[in-house]
Amino acid sequence: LITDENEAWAFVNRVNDESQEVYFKSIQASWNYNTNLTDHNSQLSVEAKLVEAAFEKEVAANASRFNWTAFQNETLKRIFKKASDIGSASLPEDRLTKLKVIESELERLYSSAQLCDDDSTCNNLDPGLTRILAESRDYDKLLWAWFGWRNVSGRKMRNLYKEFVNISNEAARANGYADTGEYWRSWYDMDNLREECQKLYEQLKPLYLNLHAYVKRKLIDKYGEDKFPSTGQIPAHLLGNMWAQSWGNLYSDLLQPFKNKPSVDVTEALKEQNYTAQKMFEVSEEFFTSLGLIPMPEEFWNHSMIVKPDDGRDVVCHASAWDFLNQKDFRIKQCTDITMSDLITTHHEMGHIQYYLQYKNLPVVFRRGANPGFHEAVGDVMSLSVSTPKHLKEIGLLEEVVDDEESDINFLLSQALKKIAFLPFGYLIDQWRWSVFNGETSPEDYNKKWWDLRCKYQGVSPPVQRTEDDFDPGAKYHIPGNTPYIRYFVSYVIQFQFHQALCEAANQTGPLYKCDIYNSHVAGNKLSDMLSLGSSKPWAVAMEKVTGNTTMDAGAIIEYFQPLITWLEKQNEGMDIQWDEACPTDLP
Ligand SMILES: C[C@H](NC(=O)O)C(=O)O
Ligand SMILES: [Zn+2]
Repeated sequence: LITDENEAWAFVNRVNDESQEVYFKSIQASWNYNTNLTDHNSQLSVEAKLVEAAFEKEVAANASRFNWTAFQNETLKRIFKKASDIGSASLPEDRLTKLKVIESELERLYSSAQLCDDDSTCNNLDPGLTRILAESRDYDKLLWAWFGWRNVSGRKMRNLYKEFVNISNEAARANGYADTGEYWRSWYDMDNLREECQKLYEQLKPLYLNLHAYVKRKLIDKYGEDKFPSTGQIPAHLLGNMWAQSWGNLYSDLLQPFKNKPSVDVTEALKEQNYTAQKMFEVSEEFFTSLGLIPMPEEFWNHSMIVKPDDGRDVVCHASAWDFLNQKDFRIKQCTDITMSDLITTHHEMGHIQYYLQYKNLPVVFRRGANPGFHEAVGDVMSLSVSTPKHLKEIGLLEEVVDDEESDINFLLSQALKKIAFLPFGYLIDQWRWSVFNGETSPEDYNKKWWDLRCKYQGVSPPVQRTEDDFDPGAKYHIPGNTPYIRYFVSYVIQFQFHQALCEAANQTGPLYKCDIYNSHVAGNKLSDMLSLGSSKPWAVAMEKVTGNTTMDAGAIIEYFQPLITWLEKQNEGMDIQWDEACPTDLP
């Protein structure tokens, strides 16, 4: 085995340059497919992925000629370690082809699915069905959309997904992991990720239970007690979102605690001011550059897809940010709707692009988040400042800001409907998937396990009986899209740690929930010092760079919501805020 580290650096530098070409071609082909879901583009994308895999296989084989585990230089060793862990590229070509074709089919099934009503008006998920779930307050109309979406999406995926699981596990085992779940968890460099997440969830559960109880009471007022199961869960189609993962759409008419105060939902203002997707993106970029962070490059504006094409093409509308790994091309693909929710999503996706820009000169293997949760947190940290009434007023989206206790509770509740409501959902998706990958959940229990977790953790139940002819996990993008999910749970905790640290750096001395780091280059520099590390250091080092601590900690999110916790506890005094672990059995 070669022990000369200079020779190793020469190998690494050559491979790094070659890999940029190979990855660019593969990502370009994938972009072409995602923005035009045709057979032809699917085939080209699969072919390019096979070329990429062959390249990675060759690199790993060459890397194994070096005695890299014995290298002195930590960075060199880390590069070799990452270059050797090649995921599904380790599969024989026929199995890899099968896997990539299945992934391509699942993606297309989800993104092209549409639900037609009896007078043949057809709706995709975006924007049609999403708008119905957000805006309708008609129990039966909501049920039609919720049930219909699952029939045209998840229900069609069960066998494909079963096959996907098998081949994905073959790859994981070829790389020395027990199953795909263990491979995915390895990206966090911790042997206790599951336990850490469970601990965080337990710490945040009391706040979730109090929010759930408050929202359930308001929904019972609206829809009637008879619509709610005796087991205590909330029917899944009533929460303003196709997966009940974010409840903000119920705020203005159903949940705002103090009606006589200005609303904090600026969707109406965005429409009145004729906001366009372009304008939303420019407002988002301006927040980043106000911190001294990097503006979006020319190629970003020229090649992104920020509105759903109206030429009949099927596209993947689920928003995503793309790094073409050529240090030049960075894009967002998003079917932007003019809503507050999409203004937040725009910041979320632009946070990914900022991370890409900050680490674009690192070796390709280090162009990743410190861990996947970091990548999901960047944009959301910006949104924690942007969504404050003070900031929304500053950018002209709110007329007036009333600074009193009741208005603070209004604001904190609207934030909790996004950030707290999400936590059990963010936690349970990969509990389901890890149990599928490790064999605890067999195909005949796919749907049962999904709803057991939803009823237990989220306190949400299906409005109608579900069976194993259904495949409700497939109705959520990240399952057919094969995007791991625990990263969002991690992000929703650590983004408040980052927010707390950047607010301190920006000399924001008031309560955490009022902080706006706008225009603070000190905060911006602290953040970019971390972002520019990419995945070149263990994530604890990156965490310490921003917060001074090295662990995930729920203290910041609890500090942020403390006034609301006190208020909700008073609202729920003397009431039973629990629900049964099991789902209702007497469903229609
Ligand atoms: C929270 C997660 N965000 C994302 O995919 O960007 C979702 O939408 O389910
Ligand atoms: Zn994201």
